[in-house]
Amino acid sequence: MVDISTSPTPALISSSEAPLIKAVGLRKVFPPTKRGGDPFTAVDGIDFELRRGEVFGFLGPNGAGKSSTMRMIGCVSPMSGGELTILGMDPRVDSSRIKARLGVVPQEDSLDMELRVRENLLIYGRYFGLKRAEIAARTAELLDFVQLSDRAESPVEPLSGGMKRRLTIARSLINSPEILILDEPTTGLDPQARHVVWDRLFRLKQAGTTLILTTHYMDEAEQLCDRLVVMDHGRIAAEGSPRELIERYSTREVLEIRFAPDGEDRAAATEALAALVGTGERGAVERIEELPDRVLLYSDDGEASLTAVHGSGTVPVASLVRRSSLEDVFLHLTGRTLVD
Ligand SMILES: Nc1ncnc2c1ncn2[C@@H]1O[C@H](COP(=O)(O)OP(=O)(O)OP(=O)(O)O)[C@@H](O)[C@H]1O
Repeated sequence: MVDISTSPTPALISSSEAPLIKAVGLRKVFPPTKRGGDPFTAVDGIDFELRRGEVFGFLGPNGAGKSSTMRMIGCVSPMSGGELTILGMDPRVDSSRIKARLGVVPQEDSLDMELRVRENLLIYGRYFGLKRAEIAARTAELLDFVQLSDRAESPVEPLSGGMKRRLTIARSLINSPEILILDEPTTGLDPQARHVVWDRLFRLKQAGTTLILTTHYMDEAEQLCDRLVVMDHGRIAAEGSPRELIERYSTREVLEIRFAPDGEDRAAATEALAALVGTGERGAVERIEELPDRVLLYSDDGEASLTAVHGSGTVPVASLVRRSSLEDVFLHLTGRTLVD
């Protein structure tokens, strides 16, 4: 089994230990383009801490500022303001020393297509100044870990998207980094490939690897992250464990109902449903969100809410009771869905 642990004390999260990353009021402002316009603030003064052994996520829609934040942490994009400390160092003066101790999986794979699978890792290991024997051993272990040993001598170009992403993950681990940064590691992959990558990330988590990642997949964020921030328009809207966020910003259950496009009068239905809010009865609805294709009713007992909906004379064509998720948290905090 490959030693994929990046932490000297795997899975040990000590609040007394200094955080591996600390950001206070971190900002990224892009200058106006040559054609003019105003400077654009992509990251607008955010605070967060990453502790050893944890998986920390940035959840948010496209354009929220997640990649800009990851690129500042990866020391490939200069910060515009605030404070950022990575492994006790300042990226403005110590970027090379910081980079040597990080692993980075960028949003776009940047593999060398001219080289074979194994060579991609060997070259990267040399870049970090590792000894040849050490690189060879580590390469074999990592190819095994990402299930690419049988493709070691293949060129990179014909690999599937999922294989390329796994190779990028293997490459990011060649220097046994103390922090692994992943920017949307599963975006653009088909469901099966996504599952395989996700499974590898779970194994890294189990081995005590410190991960900081971005995603707009709520299920990934919910199951993988110990803590996460919800990011929107360059700001942090909320921070906590997935469970804490759901408890704080949503109800236990959600009743989703849909109407026939040309059936129920939506205005009348909306009025009838609104009357169910805060009635104090069992199944009482705490909050309603109207989306173009469905209405979401938040309560602690979805089945009882459905009975109340039927009692109100509203006739949905379909209904579904489910537990609240981070999507509901996001909707509550921003008024939008993550895929908007
Ligand atoms: N080099 C740049 N110059 C100007 N604006 C930029 C630049 N890079 C990013 N932006 C803008 O900054 C905002 C935040 O982008 P960023 O890539 O950080 O968001 P994101 O949350 O990672 O979204 P995505 O999932 O699309 O990558 C976006 O509006 C984007 O258009």
